[in-house]
Amino acid sequence: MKGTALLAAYFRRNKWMYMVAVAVMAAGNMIYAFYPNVLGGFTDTMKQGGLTKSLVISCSLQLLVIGVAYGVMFGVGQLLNHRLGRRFEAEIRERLFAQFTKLSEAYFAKHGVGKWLSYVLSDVTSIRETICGGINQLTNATFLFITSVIMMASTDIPYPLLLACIAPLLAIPVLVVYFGPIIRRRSHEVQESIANMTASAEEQFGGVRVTKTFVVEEVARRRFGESVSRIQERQLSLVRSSSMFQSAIPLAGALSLVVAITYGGYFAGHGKFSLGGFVALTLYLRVIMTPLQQFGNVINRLQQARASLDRLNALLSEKPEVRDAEGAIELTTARADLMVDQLTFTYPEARRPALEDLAFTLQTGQTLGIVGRTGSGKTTLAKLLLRVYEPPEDTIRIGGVDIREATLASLRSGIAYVPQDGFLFSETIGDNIAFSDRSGAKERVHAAAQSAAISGSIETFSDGYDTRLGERGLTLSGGQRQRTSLARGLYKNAPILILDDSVSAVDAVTESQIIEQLQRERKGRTTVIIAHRISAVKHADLILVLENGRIIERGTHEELVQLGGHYASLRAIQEDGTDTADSVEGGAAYERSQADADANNRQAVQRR
Ligand SMILES: Nc1ncnc2c1ncn2[C@@H]1O[C@H](COP(=O)(O)OP(=O)(O)OP(=O)(O)O)[C@@H](O)[C@H]1O
Repeated sequence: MKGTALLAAYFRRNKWMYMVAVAVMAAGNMIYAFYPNVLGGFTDTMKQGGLTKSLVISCSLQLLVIGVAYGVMFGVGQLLNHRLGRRFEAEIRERLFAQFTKLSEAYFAKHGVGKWLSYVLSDVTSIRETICGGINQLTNATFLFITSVIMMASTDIPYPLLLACIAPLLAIPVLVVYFGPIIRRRSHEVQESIANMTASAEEQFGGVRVTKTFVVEEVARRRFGESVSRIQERQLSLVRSSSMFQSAIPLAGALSLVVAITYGGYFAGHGKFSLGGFVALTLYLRVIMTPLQQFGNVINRLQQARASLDRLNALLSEKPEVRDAEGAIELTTARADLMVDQLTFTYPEARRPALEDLAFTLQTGQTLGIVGRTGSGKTTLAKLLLRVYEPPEDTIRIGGVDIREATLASLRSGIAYVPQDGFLFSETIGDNIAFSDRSGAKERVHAAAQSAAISGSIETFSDGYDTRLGERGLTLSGGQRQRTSLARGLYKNAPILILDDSVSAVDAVTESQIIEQLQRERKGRTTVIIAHRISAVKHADLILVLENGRIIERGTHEELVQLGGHYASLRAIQEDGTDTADSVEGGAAYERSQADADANNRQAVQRR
């Protein structure tokens, strides 16, 4: 679908309102076209020596009526037109946001999020301004031009003279055809560089803490300055071509007036038409200059807006990579057993699989623990369970149903996922916890907070659960943030709970409190715990050890300790401070130190 189809559909839906707006503006312009005629008649009467008081009064009244009628009609037309324009803007922004929520993570991983802001803000505004201004100007121009030409033709101005005067103005369409594509291309480049700047600004603002701690503000400023200069360069190049185009139009108008004065003066001097006719001719040429210039403006702006329209249209037509299959069924997670079979997955841009040939089964109510080095594929498995990325067909079944055959909504509402760095919104802590269901009772929020061992901290805040977080609110420490995010997951009370390294930033005592509480509360419900610490998974019914996307060990805590492999080595380091398996010594020690360093860094950065 072309970008213009987006506009066409909107115009079709609002055609009656647009017709009224155009009709009112057109009527105003037709009335306005009478004014050179009135002045021409006044000149002729005056020349014949008939300047009387009544002529002055009647002529003034006519001009006044023309002015008032034009003003009222044009104003009403404009009002309607601008209302429609604003409605278009609001509708497109809402559609863009809805599309934003539908697109898959893979899309944003590839295109980034920052550009969206630019599209939502500047492209939509540019289109709205074009359609509002375009309809106003196009209506004015068309009707004023047609009416003026008809009025000119109905005076005593000789037709050859009329044609000679209008001929230079016919250069305008040629100029439009020449300059249009250039303006459009340059406008596209400007919008693109604005989008890049927005993306860069978003990243810089997000990473401001890191920038400051590494004292690289100067580098950040320089990088941002480069993107601003690029916009300026491109804008100047756009302004150059549109200025040349805009100035060529008055030039054509000036030529037309030269013809009117020389050729028309000759005709008038030889008595071929009246002095009043000559005055009216020059005035009409001035009057039609405006519509011709407006035609140019509209075409110019349309060229610019088409670049935005094409981009918005491409964005709105983007099909989410992960979506409901045809005839998708509602997943009832009453049976929340999990079956993973021959699961191999490679990220779209990656060269090697993140997961290879994974297979395991978990009965409803059981707990699965997953440990493994960073980058071994633990989060990838969680993302595939949630269909953030699409797993291969029939590799993951929940309650016996291939999750690709289930609706995304039913699948995701049956799973509570708590990521490592749970994002908290700039609202109250209570609302953040009750994110999945704002109508829940306060007691439910408090209970979730208690299970996540965050209620004590919340009670020390001056507004308790009503304490606002974020930009104008309180900043939580890394551990508090993580536990609030955990409380949000527990509050959802879903048949399947996935904790993705969700207690890594809390101390060992708090972690054991949380895990014990979880064991009590999740009895009978399926739980997946991804962790670096053995203490978080040792109670699980099944523990998987991942390495480079493959399961290298599986079993219960006791079985794995008996096995004396990677898991046993990790346990020895974490619990006894010794390592019994020589083969993995380096790796396990590295993993432990990295996990602890990660947690410490996170806390430190959050506190700053
Ligand atoms: N969107 C992505 N595109 C391409 N590769 C990715 C993407 N996300 C993760 N990977 C890669 O997939 C592999 C597994 O990553 P994953 O996040 O699942 O590891 P993890 O075990 O959860 O690590 P950690 O313990 O550090 O959280 C890594 O090599 C990672 O670089």
